[in-house]
Amino acid sequence: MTDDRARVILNGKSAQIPEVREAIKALRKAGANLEVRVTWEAGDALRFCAEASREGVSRLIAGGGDGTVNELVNGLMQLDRAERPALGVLPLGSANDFANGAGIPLEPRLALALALEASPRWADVVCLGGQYYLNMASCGFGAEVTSSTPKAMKRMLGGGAYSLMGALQAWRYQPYQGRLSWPEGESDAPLFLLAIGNGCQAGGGQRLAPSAKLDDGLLEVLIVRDFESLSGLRQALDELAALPACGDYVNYFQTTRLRFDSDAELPLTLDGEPFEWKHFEAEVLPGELALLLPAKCPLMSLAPGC
Ligand SMILES: Nc1ncnc2c1ncn2[C@@H]1O[C@H](COP(=O)(O)OP(=O)(O)OP(=O)(O)O)[C@@H](O)[C@H]1O
Ligand SMILES: [Mg+2]
Repeated sequence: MTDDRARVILNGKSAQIPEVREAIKALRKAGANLEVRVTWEAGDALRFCAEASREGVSRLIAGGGDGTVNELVNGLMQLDRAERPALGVLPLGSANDFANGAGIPLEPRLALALALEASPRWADVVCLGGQYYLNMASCGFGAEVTSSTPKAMKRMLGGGAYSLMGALQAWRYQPYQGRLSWPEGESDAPLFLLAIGNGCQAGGGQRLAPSAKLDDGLLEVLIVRDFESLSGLRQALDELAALPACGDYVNYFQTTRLRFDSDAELPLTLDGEPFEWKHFEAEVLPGELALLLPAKCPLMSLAPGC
């Protein structure tokens, strides 16, 4: 274990979980220099990043769901690159899509031990409409499911709630109109689903960008165009399984930036948090954050130490 100064930013919702208390107690007993700050409301985690950097914390651990990870990413991106502590994750949400995609253990003691021991590795961050995210932006079917699923239900059912809400919402789904453009192409067909991945999954386990890497300097884009008939739905599902670069309904490709323009607001979920934009540009910023990841993290193309 390193003697680096480490600090957990714990979402207040999860502050009294016995396993978290026990894990922190045990790791401190084993010699870890591990502090805790608890958030009361939105914005606290953002401020705690600046405080941690000022106070010489070198490992900052997001204790919460994807929304807490996202707040820390935004807080860290407000700091100069050299001033940013490395970021670890103690997954305590209901979906934990980033942690699950990255192979971070869900068991608190193992997740904390990993964040205390891992060698930091540089990862890309995405900037979209002035917001930063680490994992995925998604819109349409998957995004609505995530932002409208009641919190209590998410907690009760874990990832299962997303699929249930998804099935129900499919019946009253409206496609989105807008124009997408990227350096190599464009599309203005009605959208059923859009995912812009840095990580690989969103919406409680939906692997919308299965070949995404955090260190390749690229965005992974999945566009699913609206289908009007049952045979269209069948073909879209077949294409979703194969992810062609240029199918009738599905486009799956890598690029460095993607623009969206429309007359109507597009609801977009960034790392599990809901936003709406008529226009936005997503751009990948290579190697901005040092992450504390498992040695065999499936989202990294380079081995540790590279
Ligand atoms: N003490 C608190 N009580 C309630 N909400 C809080 C508290 N502190 C922060 N928040 C808010 O919690 C949200 C983030 O929740 P987070 O994503 O970590 O958990 P979750 O939504 O339950 O998990 P998941 O996104 O994985 O389903 C943010 O919007 C943040 O502002
Ligand atoms: Mg959340």
